[in-house]
Amino acid sequence: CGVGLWNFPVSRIYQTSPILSRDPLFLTGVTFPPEYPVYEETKIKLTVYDVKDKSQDTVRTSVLLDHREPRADVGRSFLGCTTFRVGDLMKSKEQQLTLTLRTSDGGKTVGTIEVNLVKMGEIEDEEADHVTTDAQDQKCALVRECTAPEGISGKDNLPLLNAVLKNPICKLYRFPTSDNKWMQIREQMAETTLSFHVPKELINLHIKEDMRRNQELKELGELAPHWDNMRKNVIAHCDQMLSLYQDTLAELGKHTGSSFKSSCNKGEKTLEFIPINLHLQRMHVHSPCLKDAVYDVITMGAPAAHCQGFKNGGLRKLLSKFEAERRNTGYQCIYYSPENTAKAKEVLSNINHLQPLISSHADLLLNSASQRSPDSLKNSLKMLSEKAELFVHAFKDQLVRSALLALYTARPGCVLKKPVMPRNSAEEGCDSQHQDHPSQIKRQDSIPHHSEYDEEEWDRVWANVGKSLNCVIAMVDRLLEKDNSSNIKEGENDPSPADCKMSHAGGDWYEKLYPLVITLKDCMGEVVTRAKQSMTFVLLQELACGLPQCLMLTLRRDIVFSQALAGLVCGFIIKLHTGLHDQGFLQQLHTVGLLVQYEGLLSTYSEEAGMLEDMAVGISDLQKVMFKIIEAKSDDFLPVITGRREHYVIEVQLPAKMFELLPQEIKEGKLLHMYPVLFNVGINEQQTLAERFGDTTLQENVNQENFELLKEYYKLFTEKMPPDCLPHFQEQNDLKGLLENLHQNIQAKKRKNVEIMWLAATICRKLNGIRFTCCKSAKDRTSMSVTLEQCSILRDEHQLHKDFFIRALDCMRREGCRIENVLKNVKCRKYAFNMIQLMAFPKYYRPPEGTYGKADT
Ligand SMILES: O=P(O)(O)O[C@H]1[C@H](O)[C@@H](O)[C@H](O)[C@H](O)[C@@H]1OP(=O)(O)O
Repeated sequence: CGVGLWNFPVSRIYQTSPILSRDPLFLTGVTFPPEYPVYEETKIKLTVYDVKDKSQDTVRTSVLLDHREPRADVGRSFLGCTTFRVGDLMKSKEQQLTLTLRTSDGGKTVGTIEVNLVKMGEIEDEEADHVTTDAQDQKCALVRECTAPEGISGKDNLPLLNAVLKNPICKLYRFPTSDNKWMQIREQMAETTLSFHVPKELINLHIKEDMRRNQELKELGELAPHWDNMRKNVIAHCDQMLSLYQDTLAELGKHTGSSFKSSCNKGEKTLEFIPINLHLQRMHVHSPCLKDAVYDVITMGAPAAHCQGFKNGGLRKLLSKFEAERRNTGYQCIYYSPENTAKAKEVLSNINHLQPLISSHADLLLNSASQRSPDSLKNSLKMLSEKAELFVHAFKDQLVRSALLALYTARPGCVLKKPVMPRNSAEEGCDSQHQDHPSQIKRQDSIPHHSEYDEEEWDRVWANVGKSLNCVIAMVDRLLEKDNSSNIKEGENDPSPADCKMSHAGGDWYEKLYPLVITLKDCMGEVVTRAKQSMTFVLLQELACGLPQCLMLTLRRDIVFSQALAGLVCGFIIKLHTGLHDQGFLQQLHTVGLLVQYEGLLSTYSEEAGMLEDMAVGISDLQKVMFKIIEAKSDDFLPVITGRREHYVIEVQLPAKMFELLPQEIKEGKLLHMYPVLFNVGINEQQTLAERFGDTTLQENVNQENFELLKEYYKLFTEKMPPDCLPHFQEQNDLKGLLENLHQNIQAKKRKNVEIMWLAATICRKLNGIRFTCCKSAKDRTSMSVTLEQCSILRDEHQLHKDFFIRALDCMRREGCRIENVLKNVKCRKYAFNMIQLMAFPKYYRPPEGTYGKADT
């Protein structure tokens, strides 16, 4: 049943308190828009209907009464009506009227209706489009929906948050506290531009990375036919894959409008990098005796590759299966372990980063020399030496050595083209005569014939960089020394103009240094060519061993990671804003890093098991992401992503005023670490099947592994944070207890043990972490879970009256932001659950009557 109002504009009708009894109490609210002409003499007519299905606006026609109401009533089950004057309500005692509800002919009394006047200013000073009240014993759950809610960032109206968060929805509730006062709750939900921004940035980086790799494969030099065919095949596949990424990026570039991907678009190929239904879910609590508090949860569909399907499982299974298969294809190509492949990528990335850097420092050195500036010469040399040292160390790896030999054997007839040789070899040593007169000297031979392969040759080539750097250093020292002593001489006796001329001409710094710098560059070039080719050869093996699965797996991993990263970046930015004035939090951020806790509600049965396998890898991959906070130089506050697969840095831009608030370490660009953990508990009927007839080990393993990660974070946290740093520090003992409790619950192997989720979430909040909740679509189960979490927090932390826990929960689920989320996704205000599914749900995860049903999702 429900209450219908007509004769004045009602944007929405809410029933907040269904009580299954013979004397039911219903609540609803209505707001008059400011421009609507309401005067004291305005008469309002209230008509009450029996509504069977509010969301579909269908009614129980069988009980239709014969009445003479206008057409608007046709098809509704009319119960009774009454009228009142606005002036009467305003002048009444306590601004409340109790009116008799009569049948349409004005005869029979069918019940009473109580009307309360609520001034909007009593709640908030904003425009609203409806109010819902629960008037039982004046204990109301009051809901207001804001058409133009206050910026989600609060009164500060922060520019960055406004750039990131879009289409906020806001609901206000008033719930009684255990001491019969009121608490006010502002529930907010917003989508984020990051849903598209992060994947686009990421795909762009993938394209650059893959283009470079494809180019390096082409530049691998001559290969024997077997390897050459292999390379051609790999390049063809890689080029194909590259165009796929390029097409996706182009498609995303065309996307305009909404900044979220709805659950209905899960299978949309062009949107596969975009997270599903990503939102910020915020609860702001204002209660009389306690401090205001804000609780954020990021809700999103489990990061998963829906377009690739789950027939063969998800990433967790696919990756280990692929690795096992790859090990057995050794007869076609050389097996390098995933660690070695990762190492090869790292070396390549170091080369690409360091070589131009050293080159530019070397040019600066020459520049300082030509200006004859001792200070700047010293500085340039310092920078050059530091980078060159890093460069030399980057190749100190057995993998380079072994890959060089492998590549050597893959050359046609094992003979190589002569590589570019340095003009001057550092082998010559640094004696001054040679430096002053660079000469053509004996050079390193090219990589020798097979039988002559000289394993130590690489060491020499590599050591030449160090030696040639030493020559540069020695020369700079000599020049500075000379300069110094001639200055002293000049000071002793005034030199004749002829002397000065002589000393300048004899000591032309630039000319002395130039050949040595060129030698250094040449030696570096030699190392780079060899190391690049050898590492590319390792990558060739990785790709060739598993074509095309290898590329498909990379794509799958990229897709899952992209979704996960979009969520993380959103969570990080929100967290940074809420914690910007909290010194403890900022210290934690740069000394320890942040915990990121994911609650998964996926079942370990059928397709969802595959989703969980994808999600587990995607979240674990986030461990390698680091954040850096930079000062925004323009109004474009969107984050910038740099790096390569497995090594991304997210640069979050803060407006100058906010940047100022940061500790020096963060301002100086310290990289901030993330510690993602995932705990999953399947709750629906599919999980029942998994428990009865299937397998729940995936969930058990994931929870156990992630518990270890959580423990490590906690250890780090207690080691690095001063005891009085966090507001919750006094709760350290509680935390220990909570961790122990979580451990026991994970071990307990209890069915649908939702306690795990509550404990993990509580630990996350106490550790200042970023909270996430995910199910397949983040629409139905996620909504049940976040509303339960919100009400549990109200009960445990804000003294929500215990009798109102369920009512508050039902109210939020019925009227709150999450039902709007469902509407946004599937254009229908119904959680997609049926009775059978709900019977399988843990008790507090079941939505109230009338809010669920079969909807086409
Ligand atoms: O938001 P979800 O809980 O992933 O939505 C599920 C719902 O839980 C389930 O009962 C229903 O049968 C659908 O599978 C929903 O998923 P959709 O992705 O179809 O919205």
